[in-house]
Parts: sequence; structure tokens; C-alpha cells
Amino acid sequence: MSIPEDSGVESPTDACDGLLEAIDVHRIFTSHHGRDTVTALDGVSISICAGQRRALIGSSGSGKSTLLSLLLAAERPTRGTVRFQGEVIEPRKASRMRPFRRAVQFIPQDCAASLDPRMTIEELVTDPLRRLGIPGDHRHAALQALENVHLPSSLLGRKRAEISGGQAQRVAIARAVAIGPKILLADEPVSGLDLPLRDQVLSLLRELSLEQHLGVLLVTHDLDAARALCHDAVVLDRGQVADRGDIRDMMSDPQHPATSRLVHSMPRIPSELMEARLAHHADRTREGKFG
Ligand SMILES: Nc1ncnc2c1ncn2[C@@H]1O[C@H](COP(=O)(O)OP(=O)(O)OP(=O)(O)O)[C@@H](O)[C@H]1O
Repeated sequence: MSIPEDSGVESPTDACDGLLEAIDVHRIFTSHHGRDTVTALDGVSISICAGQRRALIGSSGSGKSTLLSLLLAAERPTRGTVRFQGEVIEPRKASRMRPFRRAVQFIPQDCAASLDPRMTIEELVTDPLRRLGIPGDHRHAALQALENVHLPSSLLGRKRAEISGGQAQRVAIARAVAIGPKILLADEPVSGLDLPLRDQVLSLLRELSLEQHLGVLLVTHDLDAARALCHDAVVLDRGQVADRGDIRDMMSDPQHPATSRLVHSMPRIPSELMEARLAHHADRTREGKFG
């Protein structure tokens, strides 16, 4: 597979089609005794489109995970709707959820650790196909998915303990892309990774988004990762959308206090250096030097 010539973060070519959208969602948690409430989300609207890479950023407790769980249909909003291809998602109607489950895939934090150590790589990658009852040649699909993440077919019979950390990370991504999703929701997929591995994962996500026209929502505290991968960003602050726009503009000249706090609260890698590092990993991929 060839790597697209893409050294920067270009704009998505298509107009946004609002494939997955949360519209004015509220999520209020109530304590067991019913006296205390926490408003985790307070009227948030966000959409993810094919081919778009959007970052969801915000300080701890701002509501990012809660929003992700609504977008994954893991829970329902207290008020407002989540729509997929224009239709309201009804998490309890399992049969009608199948197209959604197939199209929207989740990449968890520390995804390598989420791999079942008893399963072979082939079983891990084909497991979502089996669970969703997707017909066809699953072994072929697994081989294709491994190729897409630049892993050799010789890994198919191995288990988690028999591959490197970087390979395991890419197996977890292969698992998510094997069923041909349209959107990846990634929750801190590079936090806790060392720098080379972090760059490899970002480079791979960018490449998959470009080649397969995948929408990616990247939930992260890592603004450099967000800027390297994404076109734009949505900033959550205390359950509300405080800011949104072109991520580079937001980073270089933050207009909103919440964005400014985020930008100034962490050490930053110069954008040229970050781009050079991702380009380096894209080159290594092209040369087949991924571990
Ligand atoms: N099950 C729950 N019950 C009560 N309150 C909750 C629950 N889940 C989240 N909250 C509260 O909702 C708010 C938003 O939490 P959330 O986990 O969505 O934030 P976050 O931005 O993902 O934070 P972090 O970056 O630390 O993961 C917080 O005040 C949190 O304490």
C-alpha cells in the first residue's frame, strides 16, 4: 500500500455531511439518593463527517468522556439527540444498531493493553466481524487489515505477548478498521506512549483517514497530537462548547480563555518539529521499517 503524499494537515475535501452528530445534548448525573446532580454536558452540539479529523479537547472534568460515551451510544443523553446518518440512535434497539456499530468504531486509551492475551492476532482482528455477524472471508479481511496498518501476515498466529508494544498498538487499530468503519472515535490513543510510538500511531491514523476517507474524533489532552492530526478542534469547558475552529489558529492565537488556558498550561513541541517527526514516520512506513 502506498502512503499518500501528505506532509501536513490539509482540509477535508468534501463538505461536512454530518455522519455522526450530537445535537444540543445534556447529560445530568444524579446521585443514588437523588439529592445531588452533576451537569456533565450542558447543551453540546458536535458533528463528525467522513474524512474529517476533529479534536475534542478540554481540561479534566470538562465532559469529553461523557460526550464520547453518548456518541458511541453507550448511554443516552438526558436531553438532546445523537444521530447517525440523520437518524436518531436508539441504543436499546439492538437490531437497528448493527449498521451504527459497524460504522462507528472506538479506539480506547491504552488500546494495546485492551487486547485479550489468550487470543491470536487473527482471532483479535476477526472478533468484531464475528460479533457483528459480517459474512465473508474473515481471514482475508484480517490480512487486509494487517496490511493497512503495515504489519506482516506472519503475526496472525501469534498472541499479544509475542509481539512488540508498537505492533500491539497497530493490531488494536487493525481490529477497529477491519470491519470497514466510517468513523473512529479515539479516546487518548497516544497518551502514555513513548514519543516514537506516539508519532507512529498519529501517522497511521492520519494515513488511514486519508486513504479510507475515515472521520476521526480524537479526544486528547495532547495539543501537539491534536494539531498534528486534526483539521479543527472543539474545546469543551464545564460541559459546554467554549470554542471551535481551525486548530492551528486556535493554538497560535487562542481567543477564548478556556483555549488560552489549555494552550498555555503545557509544554509544547514546535509545529515544524512535530510535522518533521510525522513525515519521518510516514517515510519509515513507506520503506517498511515499522517494528
Ligand atoms: N457516572 C458519573 N456520575 C457522576 N458524575 C459523573 C459521572 N461521570 C462523569 N461525571 C462527572 O461529569 C463531569 C464530566 O466528566 P468527564 O469524565 O466526562 O470529563 P472529562 O473531560 O472526560 O475528564 P478527563 O479528561 O479527566 O477524563 C465531571 O464533573 C465528572 O465528575
